[in-house]
Amino acid sequence: MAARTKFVEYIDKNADSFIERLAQAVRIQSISSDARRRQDVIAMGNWLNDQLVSLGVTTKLVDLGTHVMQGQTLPLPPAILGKLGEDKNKRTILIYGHYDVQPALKSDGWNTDPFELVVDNEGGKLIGRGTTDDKGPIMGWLNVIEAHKSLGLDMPVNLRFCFEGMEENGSEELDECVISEVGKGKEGYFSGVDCVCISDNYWLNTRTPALTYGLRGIAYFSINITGPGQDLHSGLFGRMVHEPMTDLIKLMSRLVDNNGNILIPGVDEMVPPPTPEEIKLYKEMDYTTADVEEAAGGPIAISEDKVTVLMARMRSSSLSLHGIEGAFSDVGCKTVIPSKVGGKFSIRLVPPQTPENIIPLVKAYLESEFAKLNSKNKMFVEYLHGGKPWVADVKHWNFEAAKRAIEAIYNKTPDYTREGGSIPVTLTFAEALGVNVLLLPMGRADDGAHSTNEKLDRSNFIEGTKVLGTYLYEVAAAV
Ligand SMILES: NCC(=O)N[C@@H](Cc1c[nH]cn1)C(=O)O
Ligand SMILES: [Zn+2]
Ligand SMILES: [Zn+2]
Repeated sequence: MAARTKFVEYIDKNADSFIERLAQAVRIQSISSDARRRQDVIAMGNWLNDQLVSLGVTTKLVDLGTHVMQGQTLPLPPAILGKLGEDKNKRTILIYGHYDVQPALKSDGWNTDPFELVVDNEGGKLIGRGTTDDKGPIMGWLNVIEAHKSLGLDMPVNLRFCFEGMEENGSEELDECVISEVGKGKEGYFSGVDCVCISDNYWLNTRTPALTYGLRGIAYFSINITGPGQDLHSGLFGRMVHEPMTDLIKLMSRLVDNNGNILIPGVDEMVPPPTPEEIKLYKEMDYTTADVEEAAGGPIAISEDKVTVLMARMRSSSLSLHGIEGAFSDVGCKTVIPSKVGGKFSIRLVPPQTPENIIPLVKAYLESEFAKLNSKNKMFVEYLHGGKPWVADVKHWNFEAAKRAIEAIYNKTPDYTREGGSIPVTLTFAEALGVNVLLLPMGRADDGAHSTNEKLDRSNFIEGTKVLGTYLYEVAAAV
């Protein structure tokens, strides 16, 4: 029996133990954006490192130093670099993933504890924070290595790994780590890498596997408003003083309109209009507005026209309001005037936008809008983190190999998509290594990444693992 057939059989036979390993990963609350959870992120890094070592991967934990977050100096979680195989006659593939997750509280609206994997047998869903973003796909790679080790099969390619624990919070210091490792040449972990594969996004719908050749960048901001020396009683101070929250709401309402148009002069204008060929691509995609409404969980698509909806995600920038730090948000009715509020928003970027050319536009606009309020409060616009957009060439053996792997496992031709989310290190890999980067998503559009009740379908975990392994065989055979 051919090695790849044995591999596929092993994945089916061992599905339950793979799900158990995913449950262990979900249990570690590796939330990178919460200072109180930093030790858990580090524990998750150590757990992942132990798994890799036990599967025969040579690893190195790179200390990325410290950073200041939420008023504290914190250790950054380590980057895990790994190596498996040194055969000069084989191609070398670099795999990237992130072991941190977004915050999750049961009270956000989860039906179950977000950090206890629940296997919903009826629907075949694996529910828990990180199942689809990005612990499930990382476990997929572990499953592939385990299968080869247990079956005594030779890997068809050499593997290199780069796993980080800060992706959901700006990937701090990772670019520097990658660039320095590349600078080590033959001595470095990335020596001889022929292409990169990242599994950290989603199919466009719930039916068709996808290959992804673009990501939006991001620029994340906080508008901080201060004035009172402490929180105030609204009965004693209401109408007597300028209130930070009132100023903030005015400013936040002037960033974007209800149809998603960005109101900051120069931002939307930077993006060139679509060409007729590009519009044709969107028209031909297997997509309807029902898909976005199914994934969003409500009949709220911004347009009935599928091309408009697809372009909004794949080739337009967008501005989203995320939350207000310092605002009263608990149950009940507290009659408080908060003394200090921070309005969080981010802008997803498409070429030629970058954080560098967007930040000055945002700051100048907010300063001029704040001046119009004639408020005696103080405003400070803080840029928190960001990353540049990325677009790849799909006419490359890396994409061809992934297409054949999907056809072999799913018996379907993949959609070619540009993703609306961001993975800051992607462009750095492409530029620093000078190789093709491919995004090979495992999960579906309705997985609820970053949301409540995040899930990965059992079939996507198991068939997705088969796709990852089969892709390696196809890469080895690609011309
Ligand atoms: N799966 C990729 C992903 O979710 N990336 C995040 C990255 C990010 C940037 N700032 C906060 N998170 C995304 O939101 O796109
Ligand atoms: Zn992710
Ligand atoms: Zn994410």
